[in-house]
Amino acid sequence: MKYPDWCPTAPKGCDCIGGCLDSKKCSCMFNNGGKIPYNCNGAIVEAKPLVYECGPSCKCPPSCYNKVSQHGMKIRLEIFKMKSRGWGVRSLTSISSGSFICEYIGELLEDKEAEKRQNDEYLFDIGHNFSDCSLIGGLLALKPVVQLSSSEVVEDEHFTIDAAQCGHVGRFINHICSPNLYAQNVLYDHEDKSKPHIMLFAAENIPPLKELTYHYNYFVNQVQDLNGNIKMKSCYCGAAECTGRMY
Ligand SMILES: C[S@@+](CC[C@H](N)C(=O)[O-])C[C@H]1O[C@@H](n2cnc3c(N)ncnc32)[C@H](O)[C@@H]1O
Repeated sequence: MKYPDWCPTAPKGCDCIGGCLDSKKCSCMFNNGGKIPYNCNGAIVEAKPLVYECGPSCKCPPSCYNKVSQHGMKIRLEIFKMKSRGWGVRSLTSISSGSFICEYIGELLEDKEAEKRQNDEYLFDIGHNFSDCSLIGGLLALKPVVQLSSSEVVEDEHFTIDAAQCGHVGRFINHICSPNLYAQNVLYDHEDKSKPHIMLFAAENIPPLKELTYHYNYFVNQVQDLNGNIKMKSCYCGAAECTGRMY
């Protein structure tokens, strides 16, 4: 990630020298509502508004089962070209439900700055609560089960990641109205809830070479330009539930 002039506050971290197996003693597990976000295979168990991974300030080892997405991509991905949606991404191998795919990496901008960008193709609004179950696709177990407490409510400043100039494979993942991935907010190296890492996870079992997609979470007639005019973008995902408009 490319951060602007901003000095993140490192979290205090947990004191679990021998690992975080005792979820009652681990402060990171406490932040996760006392539940372990990942299973022993590193698959996310359920979608949450925010996942707190153990991080560099924690005393647990790098092998801690609560450090998953920060270790980076494990699945071999391929970028391929389509007629309707430009470049897209697929996996060369099958993917099991809950697997970490990749982070949406780019330049972190204040929303006001992002609105001025000429190229809006690679903007991703962040820091919003994960509350729409329809984004989750087929992974029924991955439903948001935790209501945000007042201390978890995201502050009133909004940020956007722009992957146009600085990014990686995540910038090529397309929108589909019935997606097979979802975007999970994750914190591990700082405590600022308005600037979570955006980690993409599989929402269902995905066969090899099937396009990987997530819902961009736009609403029709709710995207405006700097002059307040409503912007429109056609959706070519071809899903049965698609209205033909991304926004
Ligand atoms: C983050 S980029 C995805 C990669 C892009 N296809 C490319 O070639 O670089 C987002 C852009 O891809 C295109 N796109 C993604 N999903 C689409 C869809 N369902 N229908 C039409 N265009 C789509 C739009 O132009 C959108 O602004």
